Order: sequence, then structure tokens, then C-alpha cells
Amino acid sequence: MQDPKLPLLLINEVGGTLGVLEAHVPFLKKHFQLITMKEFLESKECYRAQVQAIYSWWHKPVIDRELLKSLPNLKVISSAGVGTDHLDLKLISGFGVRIANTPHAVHSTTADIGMALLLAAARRLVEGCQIAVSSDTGYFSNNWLGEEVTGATLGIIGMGSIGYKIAQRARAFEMKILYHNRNRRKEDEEQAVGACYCGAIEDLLQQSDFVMLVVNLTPRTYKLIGKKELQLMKPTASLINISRGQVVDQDMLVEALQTGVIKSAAMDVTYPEPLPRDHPLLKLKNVIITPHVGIKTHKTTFMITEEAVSNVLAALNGLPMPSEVFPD
Ligand SMILES: O=C(O)C(=O)CO
Repeated sequence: MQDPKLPLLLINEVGGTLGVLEAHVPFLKKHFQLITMKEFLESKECYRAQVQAIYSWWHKPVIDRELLKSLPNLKVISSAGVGTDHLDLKLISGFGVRIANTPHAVHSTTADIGMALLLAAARRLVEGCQIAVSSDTGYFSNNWLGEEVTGATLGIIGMGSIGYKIAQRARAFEMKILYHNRNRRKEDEEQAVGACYCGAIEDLLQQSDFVMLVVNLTPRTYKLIGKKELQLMKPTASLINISRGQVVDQDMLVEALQTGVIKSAAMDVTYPEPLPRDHPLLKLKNVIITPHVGIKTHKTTFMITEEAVSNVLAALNGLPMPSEVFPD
């Protein structure tokens, strides 16, 4: 039962692969009437004037000119997660619609995945698990070695709130931390995690044992890591990507991994997602790929919905949103 006095929030679907989690629906219904894309498309005319907000999970629903034109009273799009690369920010704000994401909800859990991938790459955990369970395994070899994390150098590219959380975690592993970012952090913030700023990305690539990508996907960061950048890395180094697949030139990465230009890669993101089943990255032993699970814990997904709701309520009341996003 929906309360007709509440504002109408458009969502992709409930449950399903790309829908709002079913467990969050009672919470959403305290604040909104919900309508799914299917219901909207089936009876567009009856809902078009009423929809005031959209809650988008990743790239669903697709928010294009046609949808925006069909919603004259839309005030806000609240997007789950931190990345807004699936939204055309200029187009949306051109319609007078405000945009928000949920950075506060996701920074810790995404940093955790970054560290999990770093540790897994360093100690070859996925390969190790396969050895442990394989029917061919007769003994555990003393020559099967990984890399040390303690004391190693971590280069973080993108030192926003997730990058900084990674630095905090890496400090506990006694890592030496370098970072590259559009804006240098304040001195006391650098000191708190022992991070050194590299103005030139090349210096960071040359010196790091682990390079972690934490940037947003923008035209500036598209294929930021290509052949030249991979060649600057140490042959013993690992590349960790928790940003977006398109930040790396994947063809060049395959080549670098096949020819020993770098030691390994661990990625929570690829392009596309999932990769085609015959993609060469899926055939390499020195690659770890997880299915974009950066934010996927029970607690974080609920915190995302809470932050998304706060954003919408603020926008509908004409107030500053906790996490508003503006076009560049
Ligand atoms: O928050 C996001 O945009 C993520 O992709 C987290 O993995």
C-alpha cells in the first residue's frame, strides 16, 4: 500500500539484477511512493507530471533526453555509489534537475576492496586457492612465492575520500605511500597517513610496487593507463583498479601481463562488465577479477539508500543536498 500524499520516486525495478534491493523498499516507502520503469512506461501519461525524483542504481534506469523530456516536474536524480560517469550531467542540469551521489556511504567499503585486491595480488591468493583444491596437487611447493606487502610502496592515483581511506589502511600495513591527484592534499592530511605527493604520475609509476587506480572516469582519465604508463611500472609491480574499466587501455594491459611488463593485475572493474567470456584477460593466471563488488555489503548498500533518500528529501525541500554533484 502506497501513501498517495508522498512524492513519487521513479526506480528501475525492485529486486532483479539491476533493481533497488527488496530489503530497502519498506524504508523507501516511508518517504516516497515508488513507481518502476515498467509501470511508468506502461502508463506514462498518468505518471509523467507526478514523478519528482529518480533513484538510479548504476546505469539503470537509463536517463536520456527522452526520459527527461517526459518528466516535467522532475527535480532530482539521486544516484547510488560515487561514480556518476553513467549520467550526462550537463544534459540533466540543462533540464533544471539536480544530481546527487552517495560518497559518504561507500568510501570505506570500496577502500576495503582495494586493499583486499592488493593483498590477493601480492600473495597470489586466487591462484593459491586453485592449487589448494586442484585434484593434480600432490604437495605444496616451497618455490611458489608471492610479494611482500609490509614495507612495499603503494602508489595511489586519485586521492579523494576513497583514496585517502586506502592510504589509512595501507599505513597499517607499514607501506610507503605515494599519491597523485589533481589537487594536493593539506600537509596535515598527508602527514596523518605518511603519504608523499607525486606531481608527475610518471614518478609514481616508476617507484611503486603496487599502483592503485581510484580516479573518477572523466574524459581526462579515459585510458589514463596505456602502453607508455605500463612500461614505466616495475616488472615486479601489480596494477589494482577499483575505479572504472575505461581508465585502463585493456588491450595494452593484456599485452603487458602476457609479456611480463608488469607482474599482475587485480580489478574490481573492467570494460565491459562482465567481460566477454572469451576475453584474453580471463585466461591469464596473473589476473584477479571480481564482479564490481566495491560497495556490495549489506550495511553499505543500505547506507547508500539512506544517503540517496536524504539527497532527494533535501532537493524536494529546496535545501542543500548532502552530496550534490555538478557538471564540470
Ligand atoms: O561507488 C561506485 O561508483 C563504485 O563503483 C564502487 O565500486
